[in-house]
Amino acid sequence: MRIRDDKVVGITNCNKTESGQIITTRRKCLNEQKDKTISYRAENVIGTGSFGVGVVFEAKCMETGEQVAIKKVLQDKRYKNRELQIMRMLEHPNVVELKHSFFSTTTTHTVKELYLNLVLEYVPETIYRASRHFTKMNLHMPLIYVQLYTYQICRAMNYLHGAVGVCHRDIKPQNILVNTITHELKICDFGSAKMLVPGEPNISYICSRYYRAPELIFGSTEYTTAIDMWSVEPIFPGESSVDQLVEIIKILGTPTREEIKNMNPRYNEFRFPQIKTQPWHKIFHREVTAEAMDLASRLLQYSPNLRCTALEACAHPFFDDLRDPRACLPNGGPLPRLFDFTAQELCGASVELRHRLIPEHVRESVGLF
Ligand SMILES: Nc1ncnc2c1ncn2[C@@H]1O[C@H](COP(=O)(O)OP(=O)(O)OP(=O)(O)O)[C@@H](O)[C@H]1O
Repeated sequence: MRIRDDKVVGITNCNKTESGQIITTRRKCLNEQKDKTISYRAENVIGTGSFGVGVVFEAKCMETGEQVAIKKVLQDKRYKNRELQIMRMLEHPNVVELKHSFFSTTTTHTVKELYLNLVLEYVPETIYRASRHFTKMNLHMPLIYVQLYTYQICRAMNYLHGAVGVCHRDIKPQNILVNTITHELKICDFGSAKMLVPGEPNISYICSRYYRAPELIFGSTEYTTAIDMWSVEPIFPGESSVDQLVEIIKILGTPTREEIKNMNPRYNEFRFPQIKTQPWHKIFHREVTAEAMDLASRLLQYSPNLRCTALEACAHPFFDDLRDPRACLPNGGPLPRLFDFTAQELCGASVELRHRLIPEHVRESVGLF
């Protein structure tokens, strides 16, 4: 965990984020006497927030030529921005890097509004678009990519949950960035993320449909980081919360009283149609391997306390192909960094688990034994 050394200084006046517009701001660095001027040239818009309060645009840093993404969000002057507070603590190969942040103002019809700008490393694709590319061609994503992406999501979740104590609360393909050349993956959008404190309630109306853990659908306010692990395996389509639950029940069967208690001890409505559990091989298409189904079944557990943790997921046999010393990308290129775990990431892991996680051929370079 780290606290970034740059401080937000000054407020930049910029009314629009139009292509070609230059945004000039200042940055204070701890080991330098004077503030540095940094200018960004806005390029195209790459995302608009669903609540209409933000925009993400591609930009180029004029001083370094570096490509960045700037997420500009309306800032309520009464509060600190939680997304910024959390992002400043994060440093991991599978989490998008916050390079810098600054405030700017916009004046529309004499109303002056304050915006927070998060300057992020730019990653060209999302898992959403990458998987749509295969679906459009009537193809399944090749297994090696499914393994690489799922593994890196789990590694990021282990870092967030275990090392930092943050729950992302909006894991979905649109918030998972991927470089389709190196196949490095980065989690973005910490706009819903929160440090969960045991015993303190949290809102249950978070996380996007399809990816919502059943305890959220049951209205739990005492959920854990296990909600993110459910979202890693999103296979249930549904139009509303109720539909979503019906889809889940159709596959996992009706939850038992014990499972309902584990999801939300305050929930006392037990009238559900009695549906039997479906065997996993009937749910997935023929090419899905036994290991993949086993991992899915461990993630899609009603009881959050029985759901696989992120580190257990990383060690799962589904990822053994990645740990093979001969493993490489389909074009023969090297795999992205997968095993350079820090002591923080492996905190609490047994020697046996460490051995599973760090394959023998890289053990010397990692040195955590
Ligand atoms: N660092 C980045 N590099 C490239 N694209 C990015 C980056 N960060 C975000 N994006 C793109 O912008 C989109 C929106 O980003 P983000 O989810 O952080 O914003 P948001 O306002 O929270 O959006 P929403 O409300 O839809 O979740 C992402 O889905 C992604 O396509």
